[in-house]
Amino acid sequence: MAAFEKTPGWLDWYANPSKPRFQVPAGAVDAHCHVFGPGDQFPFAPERKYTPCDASKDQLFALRDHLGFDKNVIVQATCHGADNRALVDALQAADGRARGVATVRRSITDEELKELHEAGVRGVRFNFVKRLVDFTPKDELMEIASRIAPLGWHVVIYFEAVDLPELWDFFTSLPTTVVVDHMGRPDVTKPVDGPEFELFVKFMRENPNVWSKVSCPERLSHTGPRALDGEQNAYRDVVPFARRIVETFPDRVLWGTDWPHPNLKDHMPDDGLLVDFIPHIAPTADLQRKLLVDNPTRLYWGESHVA
Ligand SMILES: O=C(O)c1cc(C(=O)O)oc(=O)c1
Repeated sequence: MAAFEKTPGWLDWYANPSKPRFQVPAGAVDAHCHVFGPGDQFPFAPERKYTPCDASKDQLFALRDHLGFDKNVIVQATCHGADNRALVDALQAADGRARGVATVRRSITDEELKELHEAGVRGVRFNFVKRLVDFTPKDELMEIASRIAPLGWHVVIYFEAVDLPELWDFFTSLPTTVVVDHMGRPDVTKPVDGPEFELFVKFMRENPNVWSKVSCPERLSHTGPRALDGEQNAYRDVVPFARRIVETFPDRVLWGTDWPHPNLKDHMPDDGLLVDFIPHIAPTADLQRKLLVDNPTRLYWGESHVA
């Protein structure tokens, strides 16, 4: 029996993903994915807002190989709070083929930061999505950012598009590279050249240290179609948003599966078909190589700042 009871209605990840038709370039990185537990080995955090199914490192590595990726960037999921043990365990088992983004509190010691670095952590995640986390004061986040900056780490931020104006000053004062999860969650029912998405484009244009993950069409899409049953044109309503970011900022974009897709309520995508989404948003081989190989390799496997 599982150690934890899943949140009612929880959808498990898609068990037998198709083989993608799109072949990712050699050295491709899935730059946004998670591990969940397993709960009996790595308990979920008491402060979590959801209880997921298990999604182990071995299952993640099997997916990586099946989809044709070379490496992973594993992002600490909110269900594990600031307990990074499952993440570190996965990084240590990955034989140099995974890097991590952790969640830390201001109480973390320099020694603990060094251990995370040695395990392969290269960033911290600040989450502003209210359904996922309780509020953390900005002075605490800024203190963490200034402590991780000398390590050469970056800050990953997750927020909803409507909250960008209020968070702007904080984000633009961060002293590191800043990576936005899932394009800042645009409302794709609004125009791609409307004021809301223009603000996000301006955020990236005016701040050359800001990168974006062009991930999660399955979360952002309203009209689909879903990445199921061999669909080769999934989530068409998200394409103009992601493509605009890829074409405007080709050297500052990352892509990830978001496996095992926490909190999806209406369907669970076939991850093979999610890979087939990539050429719609990065239509040339040059853009694909930057998105999948050059950018993540530079950010996560570049020069290390800790001896
Ligand atoms: O939108 C979400 O529910 C979500 C949750 C988490 C997490 O719980 O860490 O991570 C994500 O990338 C997305």
